[in-house]
Amino acid sequence: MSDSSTEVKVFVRIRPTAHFAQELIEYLPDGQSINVRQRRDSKRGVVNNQLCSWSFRLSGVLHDVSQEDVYNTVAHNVVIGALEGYNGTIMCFGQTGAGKTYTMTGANESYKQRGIIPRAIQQVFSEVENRNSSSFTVHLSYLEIYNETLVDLLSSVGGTRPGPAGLAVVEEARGGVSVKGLSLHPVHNEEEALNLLFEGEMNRIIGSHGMNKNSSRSHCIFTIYIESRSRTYSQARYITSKLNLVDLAGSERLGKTGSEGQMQKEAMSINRSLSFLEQAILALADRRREHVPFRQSKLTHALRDSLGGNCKTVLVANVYGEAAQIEETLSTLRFASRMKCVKTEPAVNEHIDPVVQMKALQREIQQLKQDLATQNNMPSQISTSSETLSDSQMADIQDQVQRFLDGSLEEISIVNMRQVKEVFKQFKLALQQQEQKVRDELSQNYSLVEKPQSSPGAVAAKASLPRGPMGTAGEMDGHGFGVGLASSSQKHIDGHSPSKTRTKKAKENHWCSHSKQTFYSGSCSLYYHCIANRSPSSPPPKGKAFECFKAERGSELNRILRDNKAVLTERRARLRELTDSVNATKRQIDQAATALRQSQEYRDSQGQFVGSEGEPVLDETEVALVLKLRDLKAQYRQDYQDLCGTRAEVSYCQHLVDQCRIRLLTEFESWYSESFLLPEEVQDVLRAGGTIPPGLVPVEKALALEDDEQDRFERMRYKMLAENPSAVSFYNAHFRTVKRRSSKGSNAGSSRRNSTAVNKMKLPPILSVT
Ligand SMILES: Nc1ncnc2c1ncn2[C@@H]1O[C@H](COP(=O)(O)OP(=O)(O)OP(=O)(O)O)[C@@H](O)[C@H]1O
Repeated sequence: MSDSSTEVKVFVRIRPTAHFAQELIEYLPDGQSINVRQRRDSKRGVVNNQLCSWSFRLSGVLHDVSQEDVYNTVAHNVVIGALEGYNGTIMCFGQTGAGKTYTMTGANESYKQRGIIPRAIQQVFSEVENRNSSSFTVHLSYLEIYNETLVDLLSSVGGTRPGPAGLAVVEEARGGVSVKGLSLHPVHNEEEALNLLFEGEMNRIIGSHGMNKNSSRSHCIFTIYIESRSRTYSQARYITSKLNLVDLAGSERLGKTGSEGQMQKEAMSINRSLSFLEQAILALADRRREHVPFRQSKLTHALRDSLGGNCKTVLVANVYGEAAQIEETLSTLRFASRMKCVKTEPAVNEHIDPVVQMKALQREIQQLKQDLATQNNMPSQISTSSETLSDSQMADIQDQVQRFLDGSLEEISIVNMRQVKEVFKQFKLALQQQEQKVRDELSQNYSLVEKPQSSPGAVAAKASLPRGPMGTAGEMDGHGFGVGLASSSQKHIDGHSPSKTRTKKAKENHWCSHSKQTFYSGSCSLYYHCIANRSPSSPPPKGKAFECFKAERGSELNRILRDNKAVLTERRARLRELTDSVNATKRQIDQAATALRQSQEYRDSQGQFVGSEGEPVLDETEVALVLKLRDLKAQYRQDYQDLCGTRAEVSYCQHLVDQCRIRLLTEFESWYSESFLLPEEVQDVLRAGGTIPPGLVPVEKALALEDDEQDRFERMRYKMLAENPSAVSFYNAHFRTVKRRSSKGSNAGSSRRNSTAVNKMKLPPILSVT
């Protein structure tokens, strides 16, 4: 082992329980030590009250600790390391039901209780955003090892399918390992990454047994791959890293869990692979052992570089602190303390991209040639140095450009052609960063809008709002105006919004009233007129449906929106005119004041100018200037007043436009749900131009329609936005996954799931109305 080797960090986390075995488990005040007592021979049923005691010293004991504190203690630094080029592995180990999945993934429906993986994703993207000097690319994969078979949990995403040979762990030339055939998905922001995580979670195999009703039946490795290249210096150098987040299946005693049949086979396979893991750890911890049996199982093989390679590795040993689980607790702690003796050699994964390097050299040659050619034509004060700029020179130029851009520097000092080039490069970079910032801000503001799929492998973010002709939801251009100019003909919309009608009528059990039938029939015929050749059983794309809605049902509201936008545009133009006029008047005032001052100074230097009676007088030019100044100031005051008034009008109009736009979208959503997400039988009747006989829609369905997915999502969004804006990506991704899941319906029971398996993601009880 070299000097750079470091011990694996090991933390123990205790699952909270009302029956904590205080007499058997003791934490010491150092926060790192834990003592465990066990009755001798209790295992063999011999009555013997003598206690044996064991003491374990680990990197930390996490008892009664929040998910956030666990993350900060266990994972924060590993993630920072990954962004700096160090591979990292965090894995959870322990008996079944001890809280490994809770620690690693957390509760998918609660932002506060999210686990290490979603928090790591959030940290990665927030760091990426803050590190402007480098550009990052992030990819993800999600591997499951089930009964010694490797499974790609993201193979359902973006049409990726494993090849006929399936997946296989392969050793790389540089000493690491990778999984051949495993799909890698590029992700550009937190929400895309969370979408993939939740998608993979849905595909995991879990089962229910006596100790955990959502027990993972497999080992799972979620990997974040990070590549970063410096924006400032040579792009040929780049660093990569891999962050493995491992949720191991739990060891179980069959007698305790009561697993039978398929679950029993799974449990035996899990126990076997964990025992191979223990053997590998034993060998790694023993410095005299030369051979480490990594290839005995898929798990140890896949984790080879996490256990014995150049990785920063952290283990969380999850234990269940009840007296009945004391033996399992002891065996988990023994594993943990052996793991603590394992050493790894973390090192930055630095690479040189030969193609980029060659291009850089070619550019340099070209540059030198140009410098030589222009040398003779350069003015004497600008020299053409052929020397490469040093890092500090480049940093200096970067600093000057920044200060020039923010206005604190008037001129950039340049002495040679290389610096000229570098200055242009820095300007280009600043422009790109600015563009990126604007793009990011836009995507944040409009995160509900469906985005085009950015790459074939990326997970598709499904539309949840309609798109305008330019691909935005409604009219998101920010040039709106107000709802305050509605005509009286619009009032029926106010009084009878579809959602109000729906709620009231459903409650009264008169959901299929005559007026409603007419409305639905009209809407559907319009829709089929507008969108030909679609399968009538599937809802239309929201973008097209939105166009239809604006043309018919929402036409009045849309007209008001348009009219008010026109008013806003006109007010804005007026505001611009007034601003120009006020500025122009101000300039004239300044000029006249200067002229007057100069004239007075000149007169003072020539002596006092007096009238016939000896009183001081002004000459004609000065009088004209004074009068001009007075008029200009009066005009300035008038225009400035107008300007303030118009500015207030613009902001009021903008407010009204925003309201109107929201109203249009809300009403569209209600109309869309009622028109196209109704039960199939109702749509059939409407499509045929018929009416709905009373009683066709069961009351429960009608009532359930009151509170559809969208309503719940909106409520959840508002609640969480008020509570914590940084939770938006998490809930968006969660909601999309739940939606996908419910729309897949029976697909949820994929062939990979065995009869006992249920899905790890707990879904709210959504009534499928599609
Ligand atoms: N620290 C904790 N705080 C609150 N609840 C917890 C905690 N740890 C575990 N739980 C709860 O205990 C139950 C079992 O946890 P979990 O599924 O994470 O166990 P596991 O170790 O992954 O089990 P298995 O190996 O069978 O998959 C879950 O309902 C989980 O929410």
